[in-house]
Amino acid sequence: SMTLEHGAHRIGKRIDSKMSRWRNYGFGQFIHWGLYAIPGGHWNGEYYGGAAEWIRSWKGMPNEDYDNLYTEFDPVDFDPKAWAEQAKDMGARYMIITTKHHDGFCLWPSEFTDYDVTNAPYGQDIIGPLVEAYDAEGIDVYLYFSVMDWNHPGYRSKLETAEDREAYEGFKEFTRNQLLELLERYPSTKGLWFDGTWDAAWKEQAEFADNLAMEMREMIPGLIIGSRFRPDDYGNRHFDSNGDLMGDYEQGWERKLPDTYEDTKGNDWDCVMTVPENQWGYHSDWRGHVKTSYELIEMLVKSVSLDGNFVMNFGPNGQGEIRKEERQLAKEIGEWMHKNQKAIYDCGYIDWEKQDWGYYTRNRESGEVYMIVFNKPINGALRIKTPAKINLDKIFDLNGPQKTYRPEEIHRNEYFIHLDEALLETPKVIVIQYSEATNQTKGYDKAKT
Ligand SMILES: C[C@@H]1N[C@@H](C(=O)NCc2ccccc2)[C@H](O)[C@@H]1O
Repeated sequence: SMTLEHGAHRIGKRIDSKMSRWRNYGFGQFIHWGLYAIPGGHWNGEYYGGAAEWIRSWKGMPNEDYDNLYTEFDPVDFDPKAWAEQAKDMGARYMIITTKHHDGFCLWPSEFTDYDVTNAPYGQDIIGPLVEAYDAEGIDVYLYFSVMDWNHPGYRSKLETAEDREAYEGFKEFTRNQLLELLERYPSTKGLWFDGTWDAAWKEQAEFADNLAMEMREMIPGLIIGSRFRPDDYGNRHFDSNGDLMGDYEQGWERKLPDTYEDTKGNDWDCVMTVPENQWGYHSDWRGHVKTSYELIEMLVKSVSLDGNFVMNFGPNGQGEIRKEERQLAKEIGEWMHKNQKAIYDCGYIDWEKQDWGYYTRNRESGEVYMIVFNKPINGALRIKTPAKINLDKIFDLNGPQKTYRPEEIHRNEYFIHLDEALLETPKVIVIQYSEATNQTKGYDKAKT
């Protein structure tokens, strides 16, 4: 492997208590809110087909029109306590809020720019009340920060001229100042979710980013930062030039999920997911496929079954309201979570062979295993294949009549349990209590073929 000054500084998972808390969340809420919520994907009566938070890059909207939107930012219906309560009812255990997106508009009063909420009609800090409200509900807060900043005169996507480099030094100082300012103002934040770091200019900043990450971790010990922040000596993010994970968890699963445990490389990871195909900020006209609560619950369960966290996005509108589609999804997911959170919280991967009926999760403390059934076979027989020397001691419904199942052994380490209910209304959770056999238990001899 190569000698890197600014590559991964740790091999393998972080094992401290703050990272264990992160690892056990299971379910989080993303909130994308900012000036882009005002046009909501339209301008001059035209529909913008891209992601609403990227509307400034659309030729249908002049940059100065976008940049002046701050003069209209006055979300009179913003109610951080209501947002936090809804998140609690939904079962989210952490929340990630956009402090500054690519447009550079700051939702907190920043000392280092005038392009922030204090110069909008609203005139007050948005981030502080949100942090307070979510902390009060016991939901951990993480701050999203985009390094890309279309508003700052020193921002460059690439460094070509001496002037670019000069300007970019000022931009780097500004970026550092804003990040230290955020950690100063909101010390209860548990981590930072960085974005907008794919630019060539930023990929040259291995040393700067490394020092800044160390400085932030000194300010808040245990701070959690994903793989999207630092470039290594050769500009590689997520995984350094030796293939080792940069940062505390893999942050590459944006609007997509790993399919197998191998895809996760055994790292910690999160998946951040939009409800429509590709809208993070508020778009008033959602087109294409809008995910149902059933689909979102399956993504949540699949994420946990592969040792990841699932973060579902909300995009409040320009008045500070959460749209009815998102409120309805939060309600439906919350109803399922109220009854089945034991299969999600503090759970992760177990190396039992994946079956077609759904997913396994395992509680990292108790070792209890959960079958989350999405696809009931027509004969109602759920196949279970375990590694050798595993005894299935007790199998029963998590909810409802607490029915107990007697596994029918069909081969060595292979069983059927029989569901008798006709139709599954929602994903069904079955609990398996197992033990590792100390000595070889009796069983079929393998056929000598
Ligand atoms: C979390 C999302 N990331 C922002 C984004 O620009 N994603 C597009 C993108 C993501 C990764 C590589 C290239 C481009 C979106 O606007 C959301 O904030």
